[in-house]
Amino acid sequence: MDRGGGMLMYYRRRGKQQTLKVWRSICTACLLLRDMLWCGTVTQQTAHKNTMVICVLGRYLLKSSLCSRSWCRKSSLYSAGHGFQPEEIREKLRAFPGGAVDLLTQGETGLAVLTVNNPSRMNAFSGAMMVELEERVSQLESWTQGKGLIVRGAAGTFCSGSDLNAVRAISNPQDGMKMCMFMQDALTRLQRLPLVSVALVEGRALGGGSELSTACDFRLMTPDSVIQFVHKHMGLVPGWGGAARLVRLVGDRHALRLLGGALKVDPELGLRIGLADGVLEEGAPQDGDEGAALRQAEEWLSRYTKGPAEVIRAAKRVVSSGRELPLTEALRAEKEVFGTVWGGEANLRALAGKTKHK
Ligand SMILES: CC[C@H](C(=O)O)C(=O)SCCNC(=O)CCNC(=O)[C@H](O)C(C)(C)COP(=O)(O)OP(=O)(O)OC[C@H]1O[C@@H](n2cnc3c(N)ncnc32)[C@H](O)[C@@H]1OP(=O)(O)O
Repeated sequence: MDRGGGMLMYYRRRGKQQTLKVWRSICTACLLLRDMLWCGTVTQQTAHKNTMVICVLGRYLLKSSLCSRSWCRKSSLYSAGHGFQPEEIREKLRAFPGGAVDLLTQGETGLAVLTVNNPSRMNAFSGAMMVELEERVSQLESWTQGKGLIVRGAAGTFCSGSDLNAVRAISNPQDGMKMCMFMQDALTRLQRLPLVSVALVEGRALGGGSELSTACDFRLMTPDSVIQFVHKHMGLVPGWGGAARLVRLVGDRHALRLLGGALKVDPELGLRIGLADGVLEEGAPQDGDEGAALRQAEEWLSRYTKGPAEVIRAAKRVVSSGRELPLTEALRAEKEVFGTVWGGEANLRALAGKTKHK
């Protein structure tokens, strides 16, 4: 990667402040050297040699800072330059109360269940629930023993998008953009969690609810469920990152059909286009047992999260970087993650035993 490319990548990922700090110290050192040359305290040759040292040192500082931090650390998509003031947006959203986003973490299994809980509104997201969603994502970012996450809706239905009462109140462009950036940021951080995530889609996943489902690694659907990007009927397009993720999930043509046609995706269509990864057995939930579908989802997810947390989390990290980064950067991110498990407890334990992969 050339110096310019390295700097650009560094700037993009690590934020203006840090980049400027490193550049400032490099410039200060060069100016100091220039003054020493002018007043004759150093020879031209020494000054030239030291300038090279400063540049090499500065490049090393940038590179080592870049390589020593995980690329997907909780960096926001947006900054103040984009008009993204998180605290101001949270205050505005909290003005629209109702419902909750509940989180249950199970220490012994390493699985967590996040429930969109606003059943009287078909689990529509009130403003306050958007803030709670971000808070739950922050909690999950700090849950170092986590391996898997199930995202579901209460009362047998997934989520019907934004609460239309709130949407009507923030329908001006400025507030709409702020809600858009807030939810894009929260759902991108959810997708990047080092947890294997599943959206358990029961009932309806509409609008923002369909977008929420795309922020999970997998989608399991109950037999009668529907995922529908209804945005066209609202005179909209996705705004929570759902379009960008949908193209990566099903390809541009299927994505265009789902958005342009506001098609109802049932489990059969979902499996066919790759939006759904599994259909729960007929009869879930049995006898009104709301937990049946959740138990099936937990059983399904446990197949992919059995094993040491550090290894499962590393697997999600290398897939995330492969999914999002250009090849060279993905390989470098993979190297970073590989370094965290190579010679680790699980690796050494496996080497000590006679592991046979029958
Ligand atoms: C970027 C995302 C985008 C945005 O933010 O702009 C959006 O997500 S916009 C919202 C997109 N979602 C919708 O348009 C869904 C609207 N709701 C429905 O289509 C239906 O309610 C349905 C199909 C989900 C369920 O229909 P059903 O007949 O089974 O039930 P009801 O319609 O009687 O609903 C029960 C109760 O829930 C209220 N409800 C449902 N969805 C919402 C919502 N999104 N916001 C607010 N309230 C909602 C509905 O009004 C009923 O309440 P009630 O007081 O009994 O009228």
